[in-house]
Amino acid sequence: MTILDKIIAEKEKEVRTLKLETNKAAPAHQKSVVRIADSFRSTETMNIIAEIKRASPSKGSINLEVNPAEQAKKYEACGAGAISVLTDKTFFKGSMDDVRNVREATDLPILCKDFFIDTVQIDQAKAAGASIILLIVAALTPEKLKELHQYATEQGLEVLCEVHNEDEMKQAVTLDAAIIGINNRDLKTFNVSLDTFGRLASMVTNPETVLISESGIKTRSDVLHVRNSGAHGILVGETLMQAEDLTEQFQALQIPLSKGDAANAR
Ligand SMILES: O=P(O)(O)OC[C@@H](O)[C@@H](O)c1c[nH]c2ccccc12
Repeated sequence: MTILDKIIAEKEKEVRTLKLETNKAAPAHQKSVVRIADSFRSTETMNIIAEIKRASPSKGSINLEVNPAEQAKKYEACGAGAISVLTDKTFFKGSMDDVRNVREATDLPILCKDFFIDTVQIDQAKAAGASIILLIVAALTPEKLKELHQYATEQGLEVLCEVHNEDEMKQAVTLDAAIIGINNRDLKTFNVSLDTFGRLASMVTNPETVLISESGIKTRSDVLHVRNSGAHGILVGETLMQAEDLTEQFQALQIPLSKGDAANAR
């Protein structure tokens, strides 16, 4: 049984409980938030989705003391384009309350980062104030992926469709996903390779698709590497959660987006 299988088994239990609890979904939040499918295509510097991540199965504790609202405000001040909030409790020590608290603290787009397998979780994320949800292709059947993608879109949410190999990328392309996240970390083995990004990004032909490189990004040269393979944005957790000087760390990662400026970027 891989870690992903374990997480999904746990989610199935959570969803059963959620369905009993959520007779009425809490009122959806009313803030109107920019859509990253648009905003990430109009910036001159690398878009950073900065993640609130207390712990992970691969790293253990990362930053257990974090105050999500304060961290989100710092990320915003540093120029983050969106905030990612890991809400899984069992494996990542997050919660939906983290999304609520971050929503109060900022008007930036919020990605609710969880293992979505049912529409009830999407209702919950929306009610908490998320504007983007994550759909991990490896965790869903093609039918479920399609159903949840359609449901989230109808709810006015954006979807970050996450892939890690060629088969999954084919599914994301078939779905015509507006935002595709290429996870450099294999969720089954935890191995990280930034080359995953370029290999899979080359399969995307629609110039409108926003491409996000996820996981394992630590340095400016990592960002240059994925930028040169077509990344519009990067999703960064650990490096930002553990930065001694957050402003400096952000500056290192915020390189110009056009390749023409590559020389200046170095
Ligand atoms: O902390 P990192 O290596 O910067 O990674 C962030 C993010 O990409 C990672 O948390 C992530 C990407 N996809 C996921 C799916 C589930 C849980 C976590 C993730």
